[in-house]
Parts: sequence; structure tokens; C-alpha cells
Amino acid sequence: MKTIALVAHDGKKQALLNWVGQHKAFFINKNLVATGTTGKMVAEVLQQEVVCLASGPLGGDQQIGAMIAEQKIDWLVFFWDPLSSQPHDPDVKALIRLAVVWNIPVACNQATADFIVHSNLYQQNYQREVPDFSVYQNRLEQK
Ligand SMILES: O=C(CO)COP(=O)(O)O
Repeated sequence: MKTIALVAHDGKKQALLNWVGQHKAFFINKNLVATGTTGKMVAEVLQQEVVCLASGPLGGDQQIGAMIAEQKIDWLVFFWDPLSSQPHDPDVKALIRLAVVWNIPVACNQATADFIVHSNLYQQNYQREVPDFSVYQNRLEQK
């Protein structure tokens, strides 16, 4: 079963909740994990279980990043707010970075999230290519 991580900054929470509410049927049979406040709100909208980690500023982004590195997340929906500063900006950057490192689909706005929900690739149970990190491993071993 696919696991989707959902995260939204305060200025983007309503946008995420609206989007999630528009796609209720899509989320049935999906494992959902989220940062603390986002998760509680999403669970209310969907009336579905959401694994709620710590709130973002308290380490929730880092927890999701760790799950990505452990290959436990298939898709990250992260509605980050480009118009306000965040005390935990390094964590935000690190989360997005890990999504790119591990080549998981990441939607940072509604348009991209819509594209993924409606993608034939997604419907066909798309399996992303896991990057080959052996070159880094070799470098570490040479040190
Ligand atoms: O800050 C966040 C993501 O960087 C989100 O955290 P909350 O879901 O706890 O508001």
C-alpha cells in the first residue's frame, strides 16, 4: 500500500485541506503520515487515520526526511509557504532535498499535486527508480 506524506505550513494549510477534501476517494487505501498539526487537520477532513509525527518546527520535517531515506514514503505533498519565513527553514530545505535525493515524487503546490493524482503513471502503480548511490559508498570506503 502506498504511503503518502502530507505537510503544510500555516499559510498553506487551508489550501492543502481544500485539496485533500477534493480528493477524498483517492486517499482511501493509502497510508498517510504527516507533521503534527497538518496531520490532525487532514484526519478531520478525511475521517481517516493519519500517523501524526512531531510538529514541523519541533522536528516533524526531519522525521519525514528520515522516513524518505528509509524508503518508507512513496510521495511527498509539501505545501510550503514561499511568502513567510520559517524558524525551521533548514529542516524545510533538508526535507525537500531528501525527496530529490531519493527520487520520490514531490508536489509543492496544488497544480502539481493534481497532476500526480490524475497521472496514469500513478494509477499504474508507478515504481520510481531508486538512485544508485554506490559511487558515494565507494568514496566513503576509500577514505
Ligand atoms: O512546519 C511544518 C512544515 O515545515 C508543518 O508543521 P505542522 O504540520 O506541525 O504545522
